Amino acid sequence: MRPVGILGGTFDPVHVGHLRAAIEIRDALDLAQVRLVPAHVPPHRPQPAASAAQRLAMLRLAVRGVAGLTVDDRELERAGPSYTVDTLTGLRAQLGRRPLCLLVGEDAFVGLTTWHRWQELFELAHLVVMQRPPVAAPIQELPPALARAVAGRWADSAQALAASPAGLVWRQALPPLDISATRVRAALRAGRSVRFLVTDSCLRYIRRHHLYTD
Ligand SMILES: Nc1ncnc2c1ncn2[C@@H]1O[C@H](COP(=O)(O)OP(=O)(O)OP(=O)(O)O)[C@@H](O)[C@H]1O
Ligand SMILES: O=C(O)c1ccc[n+]([C@@H]2O[C@H](COP(=O)([O-])O)[C@@H](O)[C@H]2O)c1
Repeated sequence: MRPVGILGGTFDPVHVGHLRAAIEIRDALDLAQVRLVPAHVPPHRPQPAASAAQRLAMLRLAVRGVAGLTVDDRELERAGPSYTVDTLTGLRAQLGRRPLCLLVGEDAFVGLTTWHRWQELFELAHLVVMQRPPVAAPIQELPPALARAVAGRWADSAQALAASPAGLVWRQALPPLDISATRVRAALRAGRSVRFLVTDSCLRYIRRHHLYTD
């Protein structure tokens, strides 16, 4: 069964780094779809500048007409911190034994042991670790608890992810795009152009709602 990919984020705002990463991984892993999941209350960072409804609206505009990319708003339905373990538990209940791939940036992966009930994530999904610029050397040393958790889980090939529902780890190189939402917000605040860093549809939304200007 073709796996479903999950790309969680704050998406404040969604930018082409997110969109290209989702498309590259959709194609590299032959995913049935990639669901972009905006966090309602991101667990590990200050509250976003845009509201959850605005971040969701921008995501919907950004994926419109893009094959295989969808927006999943389940975290916006939950109060309290948006823990990934809860999101994956809900998805698993819906998708049965279909393989699930949780896409995480390499920076996030290294900090995985700080996530809520992090060891359960491996029971619920495969982890796909995405390279993110500035491209560092492949992770040599993981925190010991994470190294123990992933030992024996590295997949031999991308195809292996389609053969089981969860439990493997795969490292996916991406053509690097050095774009972050922080950079997009900073450019908007400074009155600089963000054209081609975000979709034109998102840019129109940002302007109409006067986002990221103060
Ligand atoms: N340019 C990019 N290339 C690859 N992955 C990315 C890129 N930008 C973000 N990601 C990944 O997408 C996920 C969601 O990212 P997030 O919404 O936090 O965006 P961000 O650009 O990192 O935001 P901020 O600058 O506000 O921290 C994370 O796993 C992150 O590593
Ligand atoms: O579940 C957790 O404890 C947890 C801790 C940190 C981050 N996450 C998720 O990781 C994704 C990326 O987070 P962020 O803060 O980089 O946008 C997003 O979906 C978060 O909900 C999840």
